[in-house]
This record gives sequence, C-alpha cells and structure tokens, in this order.
Amino acid sequence: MTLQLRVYVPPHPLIKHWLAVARDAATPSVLFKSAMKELGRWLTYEAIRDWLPTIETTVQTPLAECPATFINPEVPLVVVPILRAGLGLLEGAQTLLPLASTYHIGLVRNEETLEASCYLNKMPEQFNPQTRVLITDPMLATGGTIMMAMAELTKRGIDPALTRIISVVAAPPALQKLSSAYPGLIVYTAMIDEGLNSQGYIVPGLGDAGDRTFGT
Ligand SMILES: O=P(O)(O)OC[C@H]1O[C@H](OP(=O)(O)OP(=O)(O)O)[C@H](O)[C@@H]1O
Ligand SMILES: O=c1cc[nH]c(=O)[nH]1
Ligand SMILES: [Mg+2]
Repeated sequence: MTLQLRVYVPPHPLIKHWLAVARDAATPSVLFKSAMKELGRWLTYEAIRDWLPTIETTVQTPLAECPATFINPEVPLVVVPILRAGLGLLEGAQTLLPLASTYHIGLVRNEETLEASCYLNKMPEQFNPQTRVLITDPMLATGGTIMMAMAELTKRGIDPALTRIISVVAAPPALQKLSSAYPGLIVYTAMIDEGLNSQGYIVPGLGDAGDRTFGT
C-alpha cells in the first residue's frame, strides 16, 4: 500500500466562521487572537479523533457493569507550537489536551529569501517513539517552516504517522513538500488557498498571522 499525505478541511460551520473573522482585514488584534484560539480548539477536536490513544475496560455504573473507553494515560501526547503564530492555536488545543506536554519551537522566515531559521528549540534530544505529536502553525506557505519543524521532530524519533498538523490556511507549495517527504502525515486545515504572492504571502490568506495575533 502506498501512503499519501492526507489533508482534511473539516466542513464545520464554526471553523468557517472563525476563518472568516480571521481573514477580514478589519478584524482587530484582540478578536483575531480569539479567532485563532477557536480555530485551534475546533481543528484540534477534528484532528485528534483517530489520534488520541484509548484503552478499553469496564466500569460499574450504579446499576450494572458496562464496557468503557478511557484515554490511555501511558501514551505520551505532545503539542508543538511553531512560534510565534502557532501560539494562538495552542491556547485552543490545550483546552482539549490539558495533559499534553508542550515543546516550543521558534522559527522565523527571512522576509527576502523566505528561508526559515530556528531561534528556539525546547525539544528533548530523543522522544519516546510512541509519542503522538500535534503541531500548531496557522500558515503553511512555502513550506520551509513546517519542513524544518518536521525535520527536528523526526530526527528525535517522532513517527510522522503519529503526527498531526493543524493549520488555518494551507497553500499548495507547502502541501507538496510535505507530501513528498512525509506521505503518512495528516494535516487538518480550515482552508486550502490558491497560492502565494511574490512576497511569499498566501493569497487570499489572512496576512501575517504572527503580527495580527500579537498586534505587532
Ligand atoms: O511556509 P513558510 O513560507 O515557511 O511560512 C509559514 C510561516 O510564516 C509565518 O511565520 P513567520 O516567519 O512570519 O514568524 P511569526 O510566526 O513569528 O510571525 C507563519 O506563522 C509560519 O510559521
Ligand atoms: O501568508 C502568510 C505566509 C506566511 N506567514 C504568514 O503569516 N502569512
Ligand atoms: Mg509572521
């Protein structure tokens, strides 16, 4: 069986609503931040349905014993926000994954060359190979940033098949790069946009997600 990158665009009205709020150039930073939090929450809800490890057991209700499914506390769960903009989605993700560990990675694109570089990496040298990873980054544009984050994770033992990415707007160049390098990976995004302009911004996109989240 040949694995392929899977990209889901969940058809949820709350995701569409908060995407529209985030896209609107008139949305002030305080509301943009709320939109990122809500998108983080709903995209995480969609992304973890086949990712959260469970254990089957039984519980005794007041009336009878019955089958029960719990989240398996022994499998490590990790959220990796790509700074800065990924922090906006992290807040929403954490409401659903309160026990997950958070490993920050700070990546920034050079505005001229569009090449990503790393200024912060709080990951351990090696992860448990069973670790489930959820990466948060609202913008997948040229793909340089997400590819660098994936390289840092996989060289530390993370299995791409146990990894999910949530993004708000994804562009074809990033999806093509991920597809060639990590065919088992799954991406959840609010929208796939047409492409990039000459400055590497996604069109129609939503502008600079980091600047709009933090009011800079
Ligand atoms: O796919 P790429 O072409 O690499 O671009 C995507 C990256 O660009 C933005 O980060 P930015 O460099 O603006 O940093 P910031 O989040 O601190 O604003 C965005 O948050 C992504 O991480
Ligand atoms: O459109 C884009 C592309 C990269 N990073 C952003 O914040 N926005
Ligand atoms: Mg930015």
